[in-house]
Amino acid sequence: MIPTIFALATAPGRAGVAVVRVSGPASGDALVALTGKALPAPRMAKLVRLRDPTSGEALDDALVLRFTAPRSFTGEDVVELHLHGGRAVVAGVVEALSALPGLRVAEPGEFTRRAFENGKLDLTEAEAVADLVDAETSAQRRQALRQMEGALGQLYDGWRERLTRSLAHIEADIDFPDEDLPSGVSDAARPVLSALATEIDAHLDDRGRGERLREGLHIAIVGAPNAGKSSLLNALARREAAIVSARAGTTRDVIEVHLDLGGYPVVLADTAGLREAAADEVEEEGIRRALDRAARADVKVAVFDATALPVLDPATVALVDKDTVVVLNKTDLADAAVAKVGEWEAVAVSARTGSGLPALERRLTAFSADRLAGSGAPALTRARHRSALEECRDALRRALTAPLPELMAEDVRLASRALGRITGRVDVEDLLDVIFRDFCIGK
Ligand SMILES: Nc1nc2c(ncn2[C@@H]2O[C@H](COP(=O)(O)OP(=O)(O)OP(=O)(O)O)[C@@H](O)[C@H]2O)c(=O)[nH]1
Ligand SMILES: [K+]
Ligand SMILES: [Mg+2]
Repeated sequence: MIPTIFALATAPGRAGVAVVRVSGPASGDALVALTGKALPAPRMAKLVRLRDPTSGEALDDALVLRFTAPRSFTGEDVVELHLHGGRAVVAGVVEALSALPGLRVAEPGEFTRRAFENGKLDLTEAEAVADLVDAETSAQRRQALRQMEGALGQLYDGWRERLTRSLAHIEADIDFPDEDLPSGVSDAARPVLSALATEIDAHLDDRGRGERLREGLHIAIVGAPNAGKSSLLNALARREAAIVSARAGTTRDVIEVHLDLGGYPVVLADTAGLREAAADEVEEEGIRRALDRAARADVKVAVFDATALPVLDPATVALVDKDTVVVLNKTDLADAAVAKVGEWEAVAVSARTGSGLPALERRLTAFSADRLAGSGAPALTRARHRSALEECRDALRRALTAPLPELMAEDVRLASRALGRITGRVDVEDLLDVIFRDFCIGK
């Protein structure tokens, strides 16, 4: 017998409403045990008193809702208890449910896993449920919703269907070699396979847009000590996240803040000031981390001190490239009529007065849009998908140069299998633990 699972589906802690979700064959019995009444009609909310079945003690007046298999999120019988969101209410209901036969607390992601196992969602849609719950900005929400609606799964399943048709042609060639089939049916498969390999390449060649949109664009602030990097981070974050002081070499660790720039998620990092003569080994390590972060960032903000012009810090100059926004800070102290740093157009700002910051935010938003905005096509959102697609594409390229139809067929089968693993159509048992482990309990 499949165990019936339950968990608090809303965030823990005090709240107006808390929802406890129950899924599995015993969920209807559990509701009867808690209410002492006959089951309400499916999909009709009903206000009822819940009592502890053992002690008879009143627990809450709750709104209950019942879904019958297979028409529910998990595809099983589901009961939702909409409780008053007090800790004691939730604890009382959870305790009463735990005492019922056949019920146990759900593991992280177990509701969504059951939905996948019952064919309610493919794997990309299940992953999108987790992304939607984690979405912090509107662009992230849009991407997760599209994927949850099946846009990505449909793309991959469509590719897989094309492979299945090609495979049928190639197999006909193998099975009936002497028949008078139009010369080399497997030759007809070649253009299809080649077009698909090209499409997959184009889908892969997206500078990691979908993955970046899930994680946030990494922007690193770099510059000489005291250029005002931490002051700038605080001004952009609108809180005192990093320590600011007149002492050169204040920042050592990389300090991260999460920003929402025009709907795009950004992880902005403040770093240690770059200089040759570090005061001690701690600062030296800070500089090493700063350079490392700069190397891995999608975008750099190179901060120069307007009061130091025309001298430019060489270590910062060395980091400027096409993915860098050059910023001239402390323009409240200097005559910054020229927003130029050497040859570069700079954004003139004052972290102290806030002048120029809206312009800097606009520049960074434009960078984010360029990196993260989609063309409308569904984006690849996970490393797991990327490696399966690469495997598929490589198998297709091998198929195209295979000397025998038998070998060609084998590679097409491998390519199809790689695609099937993304949506969960083929042997993914080994993947499920990894995928659903990232979910929180109650999802
Ligand atoms: N007048 C003025 N002072 C600023 C401005 N930005 C920063 N400062 C001052 O410059 C000093 C250094 O600022 P920080 O933000 O600590 O500089 P930093 O680049 O983070 O320095 P390190 O962490 O040591 O590398 C502090 O005294 C700030 O108050 C600005 O726009 N105008
Ligand atoms: K400082
Ligand atoms: Mg600092």
